[in-house]
Amino acid sequence: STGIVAATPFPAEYDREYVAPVSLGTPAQELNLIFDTGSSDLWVFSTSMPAAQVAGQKLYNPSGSSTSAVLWGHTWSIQYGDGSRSSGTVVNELVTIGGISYASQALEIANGVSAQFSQDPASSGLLGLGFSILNTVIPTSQKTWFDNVLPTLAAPVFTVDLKRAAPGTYTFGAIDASSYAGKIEYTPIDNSNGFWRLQASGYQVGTSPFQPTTIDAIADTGTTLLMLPAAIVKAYYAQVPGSQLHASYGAYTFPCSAKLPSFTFGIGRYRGVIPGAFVSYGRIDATTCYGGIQDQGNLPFSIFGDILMKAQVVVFDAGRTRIGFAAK
Ligand SMILES: O[C@H]1CN[C@@H](c2nc(-c3ccc(C(F)(F)F)cc3)no2)C1
Repeated sequence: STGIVAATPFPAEYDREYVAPVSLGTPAQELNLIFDTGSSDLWVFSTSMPAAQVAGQKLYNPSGSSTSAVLWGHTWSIQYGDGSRSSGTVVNELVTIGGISYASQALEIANGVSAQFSQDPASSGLLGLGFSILNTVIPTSQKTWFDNVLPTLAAPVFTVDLKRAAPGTYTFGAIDASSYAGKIEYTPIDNSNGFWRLQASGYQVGTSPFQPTTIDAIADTGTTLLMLPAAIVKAYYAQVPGSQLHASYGAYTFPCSAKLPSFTFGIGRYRGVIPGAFVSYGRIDATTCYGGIQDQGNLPFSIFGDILMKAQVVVFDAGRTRIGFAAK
């Protein structure tokens, strides 16, 4: 089987996150979830949540589904990179994405979420597309939806085609040859820590010479920005007049009037180009804009987040434990 769903950015002018529709239970309850290649829990806002923690999100109601079955004694609790968190209990439920169904998916229902989630009306939860070793359910960890449907897919892959300020797609079981230009360049991934972790071969700022250097990174659709080593970030903003490591934001900002250089990353001999305009995350006041490239700080790896993804077609190949990039 193959399936495709739209990936819609929110809020429209910032592309802070991308959500896609997921159908839960019988009769179907459709919720918009963030698809996150950097985690491996499928969890949803539910009718078990305190009203004070809900602000417009659609809620999954297990009692309204004839196919939900409590997974007795199982709980979950997760914390994301920005410190946001959620936790709750587990049911087995019919979960369908782009027409691809799995009848007894571990569906984690939240009975509590942190303020960041409560204040984000665009998403009713997350669908993890990382490796199942990262799943937080106890006492027995559960498999991701992608792991569960993998044997039924026409090809053991999913393809991510995010776009800037426009709907893109997540495709399961296929690679749409018309969605990209040239060849897909693959590189092995190390999934031992549960991430889609790769080694890029270097970088280039604008038209400056390419700098060969190994960049150890994870491909993470749930992270908004492109998080890189301090030296690379410094080299990038050195080419942006008026940019600064803003004291109060603890992040690089630049004058919205600045013309941003492109950022190129290497995958082997392939060069992935992020247009300068894609490196603006958005306006923070009348004249100041927030950089889409930021310092990874004390993280043990870089994070190739949405700022990079939206300039590429990215193939997550579980069959051959590799990841592929192509221009579009
Ligand atoms: O943990 C790493 C795994 N992938 C990254 C990730 N971060 C989130 C996230 C989503 C939504 C929110 C909130 F709505 F603002 F609360 C916060 C964080 N989703 O994936 C980081």
